[in-house]
Amino acid sequence: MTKKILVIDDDAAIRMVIVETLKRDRYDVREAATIAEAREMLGRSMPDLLVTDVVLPDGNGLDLLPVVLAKRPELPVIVVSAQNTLTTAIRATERGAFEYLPKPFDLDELRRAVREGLARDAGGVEAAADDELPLIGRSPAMQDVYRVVARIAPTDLTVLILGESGTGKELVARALHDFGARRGKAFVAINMAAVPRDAIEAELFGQERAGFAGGTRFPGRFEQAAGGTLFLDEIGDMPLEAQTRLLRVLETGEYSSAGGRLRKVDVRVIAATHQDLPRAIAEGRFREDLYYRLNVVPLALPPLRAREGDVTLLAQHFLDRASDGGSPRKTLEDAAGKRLGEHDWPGNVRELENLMRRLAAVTRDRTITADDIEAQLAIRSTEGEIAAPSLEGRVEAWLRDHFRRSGDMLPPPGLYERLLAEVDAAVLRTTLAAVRGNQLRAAAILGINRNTLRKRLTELGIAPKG
Ligand SMILES: Nc1ncnc2c1ncn2[C@@H]1O[C@H](COP(=O)(O)OP(=O)(O)OP(=O)(O)O)[C@@H](O)[C@H]1O
Repeated sequence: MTKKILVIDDDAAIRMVIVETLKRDRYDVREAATIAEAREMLGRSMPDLLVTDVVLPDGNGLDLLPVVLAKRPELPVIVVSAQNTLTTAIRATERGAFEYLPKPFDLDELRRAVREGLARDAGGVEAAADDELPLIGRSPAMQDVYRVVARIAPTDLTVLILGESGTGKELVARALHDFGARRGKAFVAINMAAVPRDAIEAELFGQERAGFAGGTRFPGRFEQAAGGTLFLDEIGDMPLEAQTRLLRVLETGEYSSAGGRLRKVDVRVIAATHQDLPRAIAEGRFREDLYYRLNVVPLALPPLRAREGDVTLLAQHFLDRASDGGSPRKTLEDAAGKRLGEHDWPGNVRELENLMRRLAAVTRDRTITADDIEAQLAIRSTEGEIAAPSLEGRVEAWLRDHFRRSGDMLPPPGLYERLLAEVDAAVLRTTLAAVRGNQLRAAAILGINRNTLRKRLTELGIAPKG
């Protein structure tokens, strides 16, 4: 029997294209331009699938969803919208839409969605939507991200977020938590690159130390995240032994915590990295089986330079945020927006955020010009070394962050030794890599005796190459 489809869109041109495309696919297609018209048609007979726009002259298309789904809970609904925000994507999914297509969309994609919609039973998902947008950007590249986020937020699937540094991996992990069933529970983040390698297992799974008054117990991050989400940032930096333990936990769903108690894991794991994990696997630095466990849903964040039109949107967002403290709101002149669009943004959104914060602070006028931008970008490139903090500054920042992340608990004892070993290992590894494993040259560059170098390499468990 010919399937019936109702298309609701107030834009006659778009409606015609949709209707004609679907008619060609031999569906029985009806159309409506307003909610009132749609209601009347739905009152007469229910279609097998509904395609609706969001903004209609007499209301919000999404408001129709609960009404029609109350009548036919399994009715597949495809929402098409030019309001290309994460909130729209989430709202559409939340109200039971089967698919959300941001405008402009590809007609083949619509045809695919219609085919899939008619072939399945619809199932509603619940998620909270917030008016405060967690992610800024309306580029097609970000639309793909929103659609995946909207689809997987309500699930408990493990997600691997990939993307260059500063692309918003942590923000997306948070959005997955905030829009999912675990919102309201803990969101615990741990950065593998910011914890000394030999302290990672204790950080994750806890530790018990004998001592005064029966010892101290450090609950691990898994325990802290119970019922909620655990965000493992820079997973590519996780040492192999910790990887093995994490894999076992993910496989068995339990682990023995501090004090040897067996605990069930009720945690959604979201991991992220800017590293090329297949390459890390090839180099023996990352476990292939763990990769497949984590990579259940891969979510790739596009670099800022690939997000057409988003740079100015984000720039204005950061300017507005800078004026939240009461200082006057600044805006970008058109040429300034254009100049921002030409920059390559190797540091992605974080680089843009820092630049806008500086511009908000240093410019006098309310309008930021292309020259202002040029001047700040020039400072950045010529003062690269000045902009990058000294090693001492970096260590300090790292430590402050480390203490902050430990929260009320202090890091496990032995920090000084762990730190020095960490620095030592980094110095030796990078120097050796720079001279392709030639220990004689490495020792000469470092200004230490070759035997001392060998001994230290053995102590630190760094395999000599060649
Ligand atoms: N789409 C976005 N909208 C608004 N702010 C964003 C967006 N993406 C990133 N940001 C902001 O940019 C900064 C960097 O984001 P975040 O820390 O999530 O990046 P990351 O990919 O985790 O970086 P790294 O790999 O260096 O840890 C944060 O201040 C974040 O709030």
